[in-house]
Amino acid sequence: DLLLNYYSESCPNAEDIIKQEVTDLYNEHGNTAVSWVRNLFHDCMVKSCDASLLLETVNGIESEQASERSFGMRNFKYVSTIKEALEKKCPLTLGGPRIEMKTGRRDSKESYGNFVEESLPNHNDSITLVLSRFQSIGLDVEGIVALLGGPRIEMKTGRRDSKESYANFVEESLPNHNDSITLVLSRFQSIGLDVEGIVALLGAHSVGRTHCTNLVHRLYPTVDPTLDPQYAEYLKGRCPTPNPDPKAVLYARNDRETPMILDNMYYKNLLGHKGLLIVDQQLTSDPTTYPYVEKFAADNGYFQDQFAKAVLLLSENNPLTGADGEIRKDCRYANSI
Ligand code: HEM
Ligand SMILES: [Ca+2]
Ligand SMILES: [Ca+2]
Repeated sequence: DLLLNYYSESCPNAEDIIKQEVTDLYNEHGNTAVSWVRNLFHDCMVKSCDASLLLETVNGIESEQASERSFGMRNFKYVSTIKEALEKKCPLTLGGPRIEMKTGRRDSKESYGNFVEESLPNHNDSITLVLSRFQSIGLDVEGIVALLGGPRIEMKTGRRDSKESYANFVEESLPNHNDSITLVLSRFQSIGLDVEGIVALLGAHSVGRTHCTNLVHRLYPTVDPTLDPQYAEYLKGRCPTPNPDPKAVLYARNDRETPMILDNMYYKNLLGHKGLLIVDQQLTSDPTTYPYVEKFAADNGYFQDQFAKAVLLLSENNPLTGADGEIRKDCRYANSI
């Protein structure tokens, strides 16, 4: 099962090491924090919080990162930075239970010199024997939401990694930016979130950015009438043409007021008709979601409590535990590769 402080015996410093790395990365590139929040969503919604998202395209495996839905995701390379720090610093001497051993073994007649290297790991082999790669993301989000001014969320650890990529499930698991509110709600309800939790979770769009390709249909040829006209003018300045080159780094911030703080400004923006994506703005037009938009807009503390609850629920979607899945040696590839 997932536990609080799962590695307390096998690697007591694991969580501190990860938190330190995450904080260092945040201080260097604040937007790494933002990416981990989105990573949690894109991994956990697709089957399980099992790092399936981290697998790269290789040997006929198609990465989930290649999906249209993953457009704009960034900073994957820093997962390795965190992983390397763990390998370097985490003591290989593992704590564990007291084990009562049987005796009566006899001695071999020969030496097995040839088998030593293939049998014994080397001093620089990976600590991933004990640590699930995706812990880094799970723990990242815990610390990172706090770095971003959001609530501190105590997360359980002990998730194991998937053996495969679920690229085929990405589109049916993750809503699209222009999907109907009914579809959005049903996707999240399928992992056990209620309407209030869903509205809270979308508050993650209080940080980060959206590329023009995801926006221009609300600006051209005519401006979406649910968008504040002045705000639309601003967005047109950010996205000056109806057909932006998808490779160009043209984007608008999700929350122009407090772009790097995970706060309830998102809901205030929605009430001011400044929702960026169609799925965002729809939260104000649906009678089941609207009351929560108002409630969160009025009370940041209340929003943070609901956000924390919803993130916890998301982070515990269908985890691989026990003998399920595996512990990847390299988080980018299944061990069988
Ligand atoms: C209906 C559900 C959702 C849809 C359709 C959606 C869609 C999107 C899109 C299209 C972007 C912009 C990507 C780009 O152009 O670069 C984005 C960004 C983002 N999303 Fe969502 N999202 C949803 C829910 C969530 C949830 C539940 C979370 C986290 C709990 C989340 C976290 C983020 C973050 C942090 C960003 C900014 C990423 C960055 O700046 O690198 N989203 N989302
Ligand atoms: Ca997954
Ligand atoms: Ca904000």
